[in-house]
Amino acid sequence: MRMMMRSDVSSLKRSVDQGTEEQRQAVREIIQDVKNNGDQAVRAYTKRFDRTDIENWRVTKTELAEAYTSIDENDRTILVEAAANIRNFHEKQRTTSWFDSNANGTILGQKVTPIDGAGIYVPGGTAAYPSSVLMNVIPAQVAGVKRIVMVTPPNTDGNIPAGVLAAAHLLGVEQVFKAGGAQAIAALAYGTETLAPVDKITGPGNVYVALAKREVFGDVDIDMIAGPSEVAVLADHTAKADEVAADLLSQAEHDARSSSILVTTEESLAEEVRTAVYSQLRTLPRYKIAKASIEDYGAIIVCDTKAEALETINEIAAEHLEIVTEHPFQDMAKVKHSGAIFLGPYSSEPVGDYYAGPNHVLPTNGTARFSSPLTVDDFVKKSSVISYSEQALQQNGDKIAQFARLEGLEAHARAIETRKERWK
Ligand SMILES: NC(=O)c1ccc[n+]([C@@H]2O[C@H](COP(=O)([O-])OP(=O)(O)OC[C@H]3O[C@@H](n4cnc5c(N)ncnc54)[C@H](O)[C@@H]3O)[C@@H](O)[C@H]2O)c1
Ligand SMILES: N[C@H](CO)Cc1c[nH]c[nH+]1
Ligand SMILES: [Zn+2]
Repeated sequence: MRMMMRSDVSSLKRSVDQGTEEQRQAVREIIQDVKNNGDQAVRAYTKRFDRTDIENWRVTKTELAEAYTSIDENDRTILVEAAANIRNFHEKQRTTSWFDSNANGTILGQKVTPIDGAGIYVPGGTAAYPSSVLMNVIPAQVAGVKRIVMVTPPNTDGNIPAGVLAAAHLLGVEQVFKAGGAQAIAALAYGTETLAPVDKITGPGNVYVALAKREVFGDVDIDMIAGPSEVAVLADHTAKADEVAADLLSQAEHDARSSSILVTTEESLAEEVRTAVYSQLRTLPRYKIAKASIEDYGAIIVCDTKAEALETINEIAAEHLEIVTEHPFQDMAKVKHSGAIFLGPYSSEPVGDYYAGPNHVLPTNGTARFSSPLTVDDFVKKSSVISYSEQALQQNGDKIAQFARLEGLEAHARAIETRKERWK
């Protein structure tokens, strides 16, 4: 874990993974093949990359129900409670249509309509993510999306982890398909014999998933290109080194490219956290992943002043920011960029990953400078509504026609002026 000067912070800047030319080409070929050959192509790629041959890739209702009853009763209770918290939070994000009328009878407004079909990618690989099922499906449901399709890669035995299926069953998701990577994204975007295409694809995944989402964007919408997890902790003398170290490691265990950064003004805390990170590392089951991540992307930055520390935090623009200081709310006021901000010693990052309610699909790689967490708004679109009255057109028609002629668009001007016949 590198000890860094504030001046070195630019070396921590990350960018969205563009993949290699070879990977981009492979993804384009997979997408084209799925477009041409549908289910058969998906099956072939699942056999090749997930090393399992699946005849019927749609998960049955019985499989979903059995997964739900097969998991531990306490696990079920936790899923139910977390889902309720996440739903409550997202209910507050709901936007409604509005219409405004003025004295001359004009009505202007904004009509909010859910998208028809949402495709949710749930990553597979070394970890299973029932929490990502909740975080993607619930905002879509709150938005009013009628058709939600979930895809996730199967294990080599052809099954999907029970926790993932249980979460889908709890939320009433009926269309679940066993496929991952670019082939799953292509199937969602363009459809196959058994999977009707969706309008928007959300959810994180590896580089093949990210490249495929980028490739299909435009034909369908996507949420964002989410990279490996990141946490930055701003801590002062009130923070406990063991707790800070544990929080840094909580994201390091996701991926060998996850990043965990401590920013502080306290040199002694910096040393203590570094020691605690290495002593806790050894006890983790995902030791190798966490160690690689800490070695390559972990950093401790000691700043001279609180103002400098806050500037550093804004430069990093981390996916998750913990503020463990004497006055966390005051410090938060100076934070401009972060996907999610966790305040005080009890708001450890995993509180947000699983349970508190806000979404854990968040902007990574510094994109918090211009983008936001996944929200209900991601699953709706807005139509502008214009109803001009006769009086309004009489008052403003000439000005509109004049504006059209300013652009040299005569047909536009005449479309307005032809209405003058009505009040002649
Ligand atoms: N930001 C978040 O909220 C969040 C949450 C959970 C996971 N993640 C990230 O999701 C990622 C999960 O990655 P993963 O690989 O474990 O699972 P994944 O589901 O993203 O990818 C698995 C798929 O990759 C494809 N693939 C593998 N090798 C390939 C190859 N050589 N050519 C073409 N396709 C290939 C296969 O089709 C396979 O099904 C991690 O990077 C993790 O950090 C992010
Ligand atoms: N921290 C991850 C990205 O925000 C989400 C997650 C899922 N499970 C545990 N953590
Ligand atoms: Zn996490």
